[in-house]
Amino acid sequence: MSERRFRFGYVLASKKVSSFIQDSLIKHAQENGIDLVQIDLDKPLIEQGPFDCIFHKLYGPEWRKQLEEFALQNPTAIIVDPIDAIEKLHNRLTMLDVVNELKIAGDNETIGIPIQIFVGENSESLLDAVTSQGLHFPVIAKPLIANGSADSHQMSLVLKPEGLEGLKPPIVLQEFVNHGGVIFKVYVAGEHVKCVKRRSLPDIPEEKLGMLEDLISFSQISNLTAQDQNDDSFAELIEKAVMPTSRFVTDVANQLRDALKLHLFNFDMIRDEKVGNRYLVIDINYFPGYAKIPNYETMMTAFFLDIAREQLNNDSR
Ligand SMILES: O=P(O)(O)O[C@@H]1[C@@H](OP(=O)(O)O)[C@H](OP(=O)(O)O)[C@H](O)[C@H](OP(=O)(O)O)[C@H]1OP(=O)(O)O
Ligand SMILES: Nc1ncnc2c1ncn2[C@@H]1O[C@H](COP(=O)(O)OP(=O)(O)O)[C@@H](O)[C@H]1O
Ligand SMILES: [Mg+2]
Ligand SMILES: [Mg+2]
Repeated sequence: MSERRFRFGYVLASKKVSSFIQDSLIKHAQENGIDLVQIDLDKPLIEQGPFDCIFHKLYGPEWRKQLEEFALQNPTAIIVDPIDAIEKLHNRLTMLDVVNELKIAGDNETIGIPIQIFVGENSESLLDAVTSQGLHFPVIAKPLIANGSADSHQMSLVLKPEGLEGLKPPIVLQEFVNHGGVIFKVYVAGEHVKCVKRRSLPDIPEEKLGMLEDLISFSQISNLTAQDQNDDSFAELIEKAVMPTSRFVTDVANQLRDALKLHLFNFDMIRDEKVGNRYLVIDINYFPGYAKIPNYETMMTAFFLDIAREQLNNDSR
């Protein structure tokens, strides 16, 4: 690219700054002409420019106002990503709507979502809601709101009708699908896509259902410590799991990126044990933990360079 350097501002929670803005990323980006600059939330954003791009994972009316004002005054700056598009992922019911619109070519794999229903605070009979929608036990109860809080990751596995009594709506009730205990996490940064395998909930064989509790609570199972992930039996399970083809993964990622109008996200995908090549998207996360990907610096810098190229085109208009 040209001699021009690019200034990319970022706003992230401090935990995310520590995990994502590593020296190796700053250096790699810098060597490629991109300076990563932390935006100071104690000062007005418009006084801290110029920025060619701003990327962020922060919510709330004050930040929205600052960003809108900045965008008005700097129409060529690229905002990764628009707050409205990000906020669509904050509701677990609507987050998966776009998956049903995907048109995956090829005849091997198919994509969809598990059967799910919404249960509001005033819903009368949970059991009626479950049976009328064709849901079968076990089901997973997920908090409706997925806003990054600890509560929003608090899930319950409901194994029997009696377990429904322990739930706290508003929630989404989703069919639990046996998937071999391994989840595929697909990280997307613009056109750059990386699929990894992670530990998930184990299968629940039908004959074991009667022996289990009514309700089991859990949180962030795929995010266990490295030590847990290294447990021998899980390591073997993960190693043996066959990855979906990269053509399929890329196709789903590209279509989701267009439909969601987002550059930075990941999605969790499971393979239905009963149907072999049927994949189900169960979760989509904005600006996930990219630093967990080996060599994430290379992937992210390649993405930054794509944005820089877009910015160069803006310059020449
Ligand atoms: O912190 P990390 O690296 O585990 O990343 C979290 C993600 O983990 P993943 O990359 O999918 O393994 C995590 O993904 P999951 O929901 O666990 O699938 C979320 O994206 C989480 O953000 P938030 O709490 O929903 O706002 C992400 O947390 P934040 O870093 O944004 O707080
Ligand atoms: N429909 C489902 N069938 C089977 N397992 C599921 C299903 N939905 C979620 N899980 C398991 O629960 C975990 C957490 O659910 P997820 O929707 O990804 O919430 P979070 O946003 O907290 O990551 C997943 O990583 C997966 O292991
Ligand atoms: Mg998840
Ligand atoms: Mg999530």
